[in-house]
Amino acid sequence: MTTEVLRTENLSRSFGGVQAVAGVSLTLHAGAVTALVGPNGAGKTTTFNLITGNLRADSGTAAIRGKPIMGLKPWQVARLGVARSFQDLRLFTHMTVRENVLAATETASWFWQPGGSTARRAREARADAALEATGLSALARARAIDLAYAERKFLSMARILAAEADIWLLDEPASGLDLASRTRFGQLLKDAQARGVAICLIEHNLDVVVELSNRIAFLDQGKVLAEGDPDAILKDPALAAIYFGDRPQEAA
Ligand SMILES: Nc1ncnc2c1ncn2[C@@H]1O[C@H](COP(=O)(O)OP(=O)(O)OP(=O)(O)O)[C@@H](O)[C@H]1O
Repeated sequence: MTTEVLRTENLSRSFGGVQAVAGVSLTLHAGAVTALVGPNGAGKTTTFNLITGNLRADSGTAAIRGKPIMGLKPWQVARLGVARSFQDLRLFTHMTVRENVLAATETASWFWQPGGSTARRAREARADAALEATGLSALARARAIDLAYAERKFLSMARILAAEADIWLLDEPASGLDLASRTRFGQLLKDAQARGVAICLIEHNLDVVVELSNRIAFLDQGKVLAEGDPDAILKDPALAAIYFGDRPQEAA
């Protein structure tokens, strides 16, 4: 039995004439990895933005453990246990690696933090453990801007780890990583999954999807066209045609 932790129903959002997300219903379960797969512009990142409160939905609902989250601010969603990474990483480039991770331990709003040195030490311990787990301890005092590409990707993951969230929304976290780094990244995900974290992964590399996900939701033009077992979805010739840009022409 898996525990459902996040559910969206009929989430929709358009930008001018573009229907970016058109009725997306998704569920995430504790200890499971759901890959959001689909061609460019399918609505994957917008779906994340609607869940996290970075964008307002035109319609539809989303709930975390049954608590409605529509209309909440991103920091309020974060406090309900959602950690999110961005394609462009959004690191504090002129801060150190450790400062970047420490900032991610501040899931409360910016004007309120549990005070005291005990709380501070606990946050530092979380940050240091996240640096250790992502192999970045030796770079703790380097500035983020001076990191190599893969190190920045792992710093983004360290921030996710340090947030101690139990729902992770990861936007192309493995893109551009070499095989060794991808293996290391995969282990981070497997460890989190074993701890019961619910993970939703936007990923274009289908090898990564097959290796890491339990379930795929295939999006196209803002709609979930298929959802289920990764093998079955990836073997579907109609979905493959859409994914690889060989879309059947609509009747005139
Ligand atoms: N802020 C915005 N303003 C206008 N249009 C937007 C905005 N954000 C997204 N879109 C449009 O919405 C559609 C869905 O975009 P989205 O980024 O969600 O797709 P995606 O599946 O994440 O794509 P990719 O795989 O390329 O990252 C696209 O047509 C995109 O151009």
